[in-house]
Amino acid sequence: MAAHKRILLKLSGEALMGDDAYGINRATIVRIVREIQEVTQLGTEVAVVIGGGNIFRGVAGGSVGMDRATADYMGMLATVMNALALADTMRQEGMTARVMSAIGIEQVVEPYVRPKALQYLEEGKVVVFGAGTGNPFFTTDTAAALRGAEIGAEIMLKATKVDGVYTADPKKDPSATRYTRLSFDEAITKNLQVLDATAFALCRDQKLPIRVFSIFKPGALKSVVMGHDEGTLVHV
Ligand SMILES: Nc1ncnc2c1ncn2[C@@H]1O[C@H](COP(=O)(O)OP(=O)(O)O)[C@@H](O)[C@H]1O
Ligand SMILES: O=c1ccn([C@@H]2O[C@H](COP(=O)(O)OP(=O)(O)O)[C@@H](O)[C@H]2O)c(=O)[nH]1
Repeated sequence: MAAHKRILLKLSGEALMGDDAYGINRATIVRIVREIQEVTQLGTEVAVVIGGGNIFRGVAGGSVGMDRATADYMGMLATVMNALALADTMRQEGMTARVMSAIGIEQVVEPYVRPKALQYLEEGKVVVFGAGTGNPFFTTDTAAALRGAEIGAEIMLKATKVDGVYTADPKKDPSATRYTRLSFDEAITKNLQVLDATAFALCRDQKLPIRVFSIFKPGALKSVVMGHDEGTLVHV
């Protein structure tokens, strides 16, 4: 039995790369989609916010010297590409998905309209939110917090490269240890970088718990949705 009726899943763009250096790895996206499908089969309504870091990041190498806002709009467009790839893979796997964009590109995808998104979820369709918040200087983690709160998700699930929140960045500090759970206040005051402070603050204010877990661990998503103690829970 699923522990959650409606979830907001934040998928990192880099999760789609698999072992590639860039872009979308076919086997990886199929694996992720099948894991999402398993969760929908438990009866859980799933909304996804997808990142764009596998293609373009506003603050990364390719954007050196660029106007930050322009680079961020490019990053948002990258998330739309990922959203289209994800929804199309879902279609191939027999699921019904809808992409909604936070920036107007109507010829490509429909715009984000909250009641429409709620309707799709109630119909059992997976909704994939592209273009982040639609604003530069934000991240897709913040978009996940925002959309999660808007659609009344019970929890935000951050599927990422690390298997939880650590006392320090585990990629830089091998002695860092993983929390099983911690409060938003702790995450913010200790400046833990696994999510940006804006996303943490929004989730705290809206009382939207976050579970951080590894995208690389097969079955982890289902385990989280079943309410198991996977990764790290960040709570009020
Ligand atoms: N305290 C911490 N606990 C866990 N991960 C951390 C921490 N501080 C920094 N990180 C780093 O945060 C990264 C996840 O954040 P980010 O790169 O924004 O992921 P995503 O692309 O999934 O949004 C991890 O790869 C990890 O190296
Ligand atoms: O609300 C948003 C969400 C994303 N971005 C841009 O889109 C890029 C890709 O998103 P993100 O880095 O969050 O992707 P992820 O790390 O999850 O792959 C960011 O670097 C930003 O440049 C933005 O400007 N506003």
